[in-house]
Amino acid sequence: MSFIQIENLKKEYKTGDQITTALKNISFNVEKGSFTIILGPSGSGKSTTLNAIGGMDHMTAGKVIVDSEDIANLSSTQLTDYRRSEVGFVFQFYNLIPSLNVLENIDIVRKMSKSSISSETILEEVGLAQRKHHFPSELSGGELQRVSIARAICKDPKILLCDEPTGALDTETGRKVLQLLQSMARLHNKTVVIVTHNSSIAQAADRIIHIKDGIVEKVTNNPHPIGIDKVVW
Ligand SMILES: Nc1ncnc2c1ncn2[C@@H]1O[C@H](COP(=O)(O)OP(=O)(O)OP(=O)(O)O)[C@@H](O)[C@H]1O
Repeated sequence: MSFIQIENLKKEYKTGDQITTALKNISFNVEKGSFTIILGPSGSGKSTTLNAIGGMDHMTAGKVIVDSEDIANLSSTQLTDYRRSEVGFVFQFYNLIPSLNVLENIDIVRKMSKSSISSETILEEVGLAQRKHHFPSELSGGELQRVSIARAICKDPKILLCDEPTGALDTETGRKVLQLLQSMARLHNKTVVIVTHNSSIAQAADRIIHIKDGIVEKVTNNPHPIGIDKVVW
């Protein structure tokens, strides 16, 4: 059984008397410890799908089964616990707290979780040990994204959900950030799911979910994914 199973997911947003159908019918699976990307044009439903896996939004219909449990059946306390301990989020804009330094930005999240990994260890992992006393305003875009990845993984989550994590970065910095995310799957057995517009990354993914107009257009499996360092942009 796959670690994440998305079954016939439907999502409608109601604004006044207007209904927007973001997801018409989405089904796909994600294997444990894999590196998966969700590709598709703007407005096709990628972020809505990622938010569904992250337990951030209620779906109109369908199932999100994670580790054999349909997260729609969780109580609100259990869902909070799921988001807090099982899922790490990385967004295009880093959402760091400007008045806290790097270490404090990570500590604030780590203390909410049950993880025993130290923030220092995590900072070593993302290559920012020398920057721990810097404030966000003193860091480059790539460094800021590495802090936000450190913040996501300090909880030792099973799943890492990344929404356009390189959207604000230049190609080479983006490549380093993707390399770090790929290593989370390859070396640490995290289940990594990335939403992106960048179809070049497909060569490095185990599975590519193509979404268009709220449906899964196709699912491609890649038996021999390459390292991000080998991807030709
Ligand atoms: N909170 C909301 N209220 C109303 N409509 C929404 C809401 N969030 C998303 N939508 C609509 O749902 C559809 C899918 O949005 P979603 O953000 O999932 O697409 P996306 O593929 O991630 O797009 P992009 O690549 O531009 O970020 C879009 O038509 C969007 O306008």
